[in-house]
Amino acid sequence: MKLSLDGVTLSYASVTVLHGISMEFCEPGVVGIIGPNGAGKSTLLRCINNVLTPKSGRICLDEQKTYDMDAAEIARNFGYVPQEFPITFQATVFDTVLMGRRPFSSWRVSRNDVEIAAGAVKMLNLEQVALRYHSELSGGQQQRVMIARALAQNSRVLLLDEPTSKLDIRHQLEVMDIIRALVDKRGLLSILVIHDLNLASRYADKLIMLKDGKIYAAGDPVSVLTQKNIRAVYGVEAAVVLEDNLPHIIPKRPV
Ligand SMILES: Nc1ncnc2c1ncn2[C@@H]1O[C@H](COP(=O)(O)OP(=O)(O)OP(=O)(O)O)[C@@H](O)[C@H]1O
Repeated sequence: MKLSLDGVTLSYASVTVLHGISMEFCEPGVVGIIGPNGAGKSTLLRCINNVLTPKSGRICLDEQKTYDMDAAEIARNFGYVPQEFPITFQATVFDTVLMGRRPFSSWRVSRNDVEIAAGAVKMLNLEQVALRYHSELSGGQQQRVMIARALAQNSRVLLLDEPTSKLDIRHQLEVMDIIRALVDKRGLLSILVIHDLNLASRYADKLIMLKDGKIYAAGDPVSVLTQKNIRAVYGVEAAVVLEDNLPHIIPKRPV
């Protein structure tokens, strides 16, 4: 599998928020997109997923332009969990997860679809609430439901916008472990936006650090999460301590 972005530039009205982003992923792995508020992280995910159309540049999956893919093809290739997920319809947790199978099924749900959805519900530890309505769940449970729905899609690329933002520390680790295990077992590429630099350091194979809509640094956590980069990109003085050969960030003060 090869996902490539070549000179992706995106504007909202006359304001350009992504400036010629180029990157290429040729192997499975966890890629963390980090950077301060407004740097363009969510916009970048939405371009990859074809929700937004870049003004220039192109995005290809295995040499096919995502721009040329129809909605079902996008959904079969890219699972996407946005930052916010207002669900306006009444559906149980199980039915919501089952909706992840839609790009693969006709109007009829197969036994295989049900089994895959049930597996995703179990994986995200949602069995206890499987028959509850989405509106009856806590924010963290809703977040896990949306991740389960994306997993049920069985897509090759999993795009997650702040997947741990509403989770307590135990569930943060559980969800990141699940993503890690899926990436390793199924050979997926997972690109996730993440604010927690320590989680990013622990789980990502590669980090892309954005600043003002441009790539400021890219590489493994040790090369990206340096005191110098954190100061330049976040305007924060931080101590960086190596623990198990991974950078551990201790923020000190704004500069
Ligand atoms: N629909 C929109 N219309 C106009 N401007 C937008 C829109 N969505 C985002 N922006 C602007 O684009 C820039 C990048 O936003 P984006 O949401 O991609 O940043 P981000 O890095 O994900 O931020 P955060 O960490 O706060 O979620 C910001 O300046 C934001 O105000």
